[in-house]
Amino acid sequence: MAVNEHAAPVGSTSQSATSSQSNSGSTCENPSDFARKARRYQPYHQQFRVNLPDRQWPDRYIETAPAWCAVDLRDGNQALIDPMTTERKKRMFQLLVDMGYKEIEVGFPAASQTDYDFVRSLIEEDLIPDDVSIQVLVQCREHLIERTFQSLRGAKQAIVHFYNSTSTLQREVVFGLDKDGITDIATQGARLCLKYAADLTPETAIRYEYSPESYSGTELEYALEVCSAVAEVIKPTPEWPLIINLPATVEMAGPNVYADSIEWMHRHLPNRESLVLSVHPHNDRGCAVAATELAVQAGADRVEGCLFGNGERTGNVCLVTLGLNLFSQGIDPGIDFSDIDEIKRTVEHCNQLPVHERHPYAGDLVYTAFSGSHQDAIKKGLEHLERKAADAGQPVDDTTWAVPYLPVDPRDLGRSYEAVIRVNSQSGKGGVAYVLKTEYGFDLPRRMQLEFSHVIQQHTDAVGTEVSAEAIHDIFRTEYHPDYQRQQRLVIGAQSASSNRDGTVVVDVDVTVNGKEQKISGSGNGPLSAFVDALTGIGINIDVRDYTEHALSAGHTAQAAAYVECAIDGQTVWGAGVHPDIVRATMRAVASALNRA
Ligand SMILES: CC(=O)SCCNC(=O)CCNC(=O)[C@H](O)C(C)(C)COP(=O)(O)OP(=O)(O)OC[C@H]1O[C@@H](n2cnc3c(N)ncnc32)[C@H](O)[C@@H]1OP(=O)(O)O
Ligand SMILES: CC(C)C(=O)C(=O)O
Repeated sequence: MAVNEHAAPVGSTSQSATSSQSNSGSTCENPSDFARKARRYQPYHQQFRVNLPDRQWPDRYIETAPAWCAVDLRDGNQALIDPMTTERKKRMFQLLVDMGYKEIEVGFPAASQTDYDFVRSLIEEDLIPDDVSIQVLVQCREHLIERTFQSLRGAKQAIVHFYNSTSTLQREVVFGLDKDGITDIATQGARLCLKYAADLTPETAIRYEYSPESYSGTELEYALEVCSAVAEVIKPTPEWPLIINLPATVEMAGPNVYADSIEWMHRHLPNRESLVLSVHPHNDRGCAVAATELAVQAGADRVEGCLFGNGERTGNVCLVTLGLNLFSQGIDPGIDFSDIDEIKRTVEHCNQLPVHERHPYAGDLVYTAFSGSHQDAIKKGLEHLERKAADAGQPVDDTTWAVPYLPVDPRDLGRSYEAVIRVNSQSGKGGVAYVLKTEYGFDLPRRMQLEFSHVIQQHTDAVGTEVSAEAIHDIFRTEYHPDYQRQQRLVIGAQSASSNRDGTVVVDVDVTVNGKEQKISGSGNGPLSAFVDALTGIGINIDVRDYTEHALSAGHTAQAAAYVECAIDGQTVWGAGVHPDIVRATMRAVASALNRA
């Protein structure tokens, strides 16, 4: 991608003259039809410019959460195929309240009877907590403003959000008005709000929000002019501030450009201490989260958005991603995301739209690693964390999170580690071992992990799909468990072991070798070497290279798992045995290895 710093002269914040030059990025002699179509689109910097060479936002960090306003019930709802029913609206409202949102845009009550009735039901059924302000949207038109105020009667407090479009394009094609004409609509709207509010106050505490809608397509000086004109009518004070909301109604430029514009407005708006600077980013270029975060660095106090980014076209900025981005930086978002799956289920029900499997923090697959090296690193990271917690004598949940590939602990959001590692043909030994350990308690020695992962790899290559934890366990059993193995070369029957005074262990074992029952005995410095000695007596030569054992489960039903690595007929193989008696588990592990050799 080439960058041209001098593509447009810098020095003004106003709209540039429309460039007549071609802006095709193609250098082909014969561009394709599609490439030629790019010429229909004008770069943003040739239309609007922000002159802010001393911008401060790149060097700032977000240290506290902004004020949030959830607009799911308005901007989200107006973009749905089937707008929410009252039941779905109430569920969404309750969810937003439960999560901790204190400002909730609940609709456009003058637009439809459904919206009007919903606002009335919230008020009449006393569903609005005292610390929550409902917000309602209205155009700057008298009959709509009048009806909007009627809908609010009886509310303790409310934010009336009035707007009109200010962009160069809408001034021309929708309103056919010049800047003064558009400013008149806005200031008239402000005056009408004050007029109709008089009927409700003092019972209802009204605050105002003004949006120069399509701000992202508006020259900055003009946006400043119209916002200032509205503020002059409303006359806000620090105790009764006016919310100035600067929407990227359509996201037309990169997030840095939006941040520049917000910092410019933040610095130029008069009586700034009496204003709450709000942003309302849409996601047309897929950068709404970045744009919002940079805008907050640039001076925005408040953010409007929707859960999981529902909203017009590509959606509003996602409040879940924003909140959890803060959380993952150690900042309390002021919103409770501790049951992310319940939040997701409720939102899916209300919007009748699915949340994508890869949606940040909430998608079904976002804490899952299929690929081997990721699984290996996650497994090691989780084990390291446990050791760190134990060394510090504190619970893992209080220990600073640092696990490769997992930006947050899924358990903090109510998820389990169950789905963290899933196995398919991209997986390695670490993942397979993790599943066997976490789901079934088998802690395979490292070299055995490698051997078993080859077995699983053959399976996944053959089936081509994911293999579940249950299937991994089944394969493990068929491969290693003497009772399930295909080949039963050695079957162990009754057995006894005793120790001599000198520490020598003697074993007597009933075995079936290749279908023939026999009694064998041997001695050694432990049950394993005694059993190997007994097998040598009937011509089965086994060289034990490695041995480990561990308890499989707690309590009196405890089982022991034993693993042996044996060289048999020039081949090195692992075997595993499980039994409440460790001696028997060990012998079964040897039989398992022999059956596999
Ligand atoms: C970016 C956003 O999301 S803005 C919010 C958008 N949301 C919605 O529109 C959902 C709710 N809206 C509606 O249900 C309807 O549009 C209503 C009920 C509000 C109005 O309905 P109608 O008056 O029948 O139609 P419509 O919306 O097409 O009105 C357009 C007229 O309003 C004018 N207008 C549009 N927006 C505004 C505004 N904010 N302030 C003043 N006038 C406006 C237009 O210029 C146009 O005027 P014209 O009729 O003289 O050409
Ligand atoms: C009404 C305004 C804030 C809006 O929804 C938008 O510009 O997207």
